[in-house]
Amino acid sequence: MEQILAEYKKLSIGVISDAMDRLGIHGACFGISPLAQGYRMIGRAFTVKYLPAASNRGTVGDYIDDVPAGSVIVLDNEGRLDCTVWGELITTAVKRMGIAGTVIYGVCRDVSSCIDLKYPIFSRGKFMRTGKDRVQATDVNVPVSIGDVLVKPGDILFGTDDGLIVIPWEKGEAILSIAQSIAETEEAIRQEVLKGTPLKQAREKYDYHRLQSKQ
Ligand SMILES: O=C([O-])CC(=O)C(=O)O
Ligand SMILES: [Mg+2]
Repeated sequence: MEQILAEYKKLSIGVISDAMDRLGIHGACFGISPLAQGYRMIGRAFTVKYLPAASNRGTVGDYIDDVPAGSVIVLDNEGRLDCTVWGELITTAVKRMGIAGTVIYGVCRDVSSCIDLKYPIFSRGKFMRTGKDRVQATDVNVPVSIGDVLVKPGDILFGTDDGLIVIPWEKGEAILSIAQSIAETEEAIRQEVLKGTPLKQAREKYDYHRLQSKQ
């Protein structure tokens, strides 16, 4: 398991996306961005489903002690932009636990402190109003969504400067081997271009325009 994550981490997220296009698997999370540049976050999903608070006065972060080290916490707050499900105090706690990062289909607050702590967070944005009393966590480790992307517990989350992708665990090896072959092809094109071969010719030689196409 560690090995496959390490292999993915060597690749650019773009070639992973191309490999998933080739296999017809949707995992690119449109509209989700890193809070800061420079993160290369990878880990397996620990999911939390949030709904608006009703009779049960909600809070944020009560599941934290159950998250295994190395996980990426995935918070599905149904895309809400008007209240948080994450902030600096939770970040301080998970940093000590060795959690790999957090993905929020929604927003977080205490952004400067979270960035200072160098903890990878990917979200729809930021806003200061708390989710306490506004949301309730209804389930952990159930399938959730990040927009139109399904995330199952244990799926691989990979996030970089280019955004976030969800790699279904059961397809992890198949996607990896195609992504590695695309990366090798791109490297061959890069070497041609560095030698002075025109880009058009180098791309044609290695069939660049079809690397991501369904075969
Ligand atoms: O209420 C929240 O969003 C959580 C929060 O500020 C923190 O963990 O510091
Ligand atoms: Mg706070």
